[in-house]
Amino acid sequence: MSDVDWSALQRLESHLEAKHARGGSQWKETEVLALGAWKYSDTKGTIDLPTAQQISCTLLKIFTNALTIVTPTFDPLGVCLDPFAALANHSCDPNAVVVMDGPDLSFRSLKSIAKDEEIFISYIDVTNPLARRQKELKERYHFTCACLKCQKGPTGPEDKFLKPPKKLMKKWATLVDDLTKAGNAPKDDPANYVGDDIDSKRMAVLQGMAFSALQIAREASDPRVTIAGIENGMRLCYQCGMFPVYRQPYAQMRHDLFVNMVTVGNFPIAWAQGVKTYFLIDPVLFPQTYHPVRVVHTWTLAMLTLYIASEYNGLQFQQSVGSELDLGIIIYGLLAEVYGNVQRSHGQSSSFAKSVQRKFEEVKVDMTRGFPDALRGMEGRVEKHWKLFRQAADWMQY
Ligand SMILES: C[S@@+](CC[C@H](N)C(=O)[O-])C[C@H]1O[C@@H](n2cnc3c(N)ncnc32)[C@H](O)[C@@H]1O
Repeated sequence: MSDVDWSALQRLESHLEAKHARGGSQWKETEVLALGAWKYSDTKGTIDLPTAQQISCTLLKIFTNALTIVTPTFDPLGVCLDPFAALANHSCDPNAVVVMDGPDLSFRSLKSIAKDEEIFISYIDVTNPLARRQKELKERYHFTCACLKCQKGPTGPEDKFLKPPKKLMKKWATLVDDLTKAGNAPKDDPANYVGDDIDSKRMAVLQGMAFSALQIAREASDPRVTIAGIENGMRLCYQCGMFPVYRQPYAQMRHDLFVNMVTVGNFPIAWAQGVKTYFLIDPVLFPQTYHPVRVVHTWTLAMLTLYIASEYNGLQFQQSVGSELDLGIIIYGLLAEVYGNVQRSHGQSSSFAKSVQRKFEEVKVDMTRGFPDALRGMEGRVEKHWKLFRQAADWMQY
């Protein structure tokens, strides 16, 4: 490492004292890792306290400041430490997002940012309810977020239930009470806090059950087991009648289900779930049409639709979904949307923007082969067809 990089690393925040004072499993893990790093360096003798502290401090600087390396479509690849990017503070309503493109890292704006205005990114999943965000930021980064969104309290869509907690159906209230009495409810966790009254506490238990269902499902190595676990969690969120489709962990479960359904080759179900996310979830969780996550989701749905139409028995799919639904118009409409937003989401010269442009051109060439007028009035046809396409968002019950 160069001297410049080393001194940049030394200036980064580690929260060493706070982590040490808190102790617990996080600190234990740091100590074990520090010892491991020292052993790996093949230094002779036994480790002394100042050396152990120095290694722990360096490791904690990495944990606090590293970014996840992702593909342009946000698939995780590893971690990196960029002392410049590490200067960005967090907001739950960020004005920028980090996008990576091979070795290039860029900050893309989500809002207009005035000269000298601070640039904020998000360190965590900001689509989670307030209490969960606050707990995660406190535990990992040692601060209490005071962004505008947090200051407003639990008033945003992330904290909305379909009904006030006291309107929870009797049978669900009884189920929660029975589980709690028998000691089988998830243990009290501030991340699930909803309120202090008995009804809110019941909702906190239900929310905890949903989050742990997702976590357990994710730990399975067989995608079929993961799917079964996610579906159980989704049924809980749906049947209790309290979770809007965009409330976490319900929305995340649907996205995980989409990915796992693609993995096992169940494309029709993946498609129907992807359509639900496209129409009912992403516009709420990512209001900017050019939000990179929303653009990537739309791109993935476009690619799945294209695959279904061209490779995967498109005719049979078409018959099963109703012959009025025109997959060609849907592919064109989704790709046009991605194409219109990708300059802002990823940057005109990014490899992702180039892939989008290439694919859109390819699709247009395919559509006009033998039918030179096939694209005439396409924008209007897409607009008309979208009402029919929107109905597919209601196919899946949960
Ligand atoms: C990646 S560093 C960001 C740069 C850091 N502020 C600095 O000057 O080195 C992460 C740390 O910055 C602080 N931080 C980030 N966002 C914050 C915020 N919104 N409010 C308070 N502290 C914040 C926390 O101490 C966090 O662990």
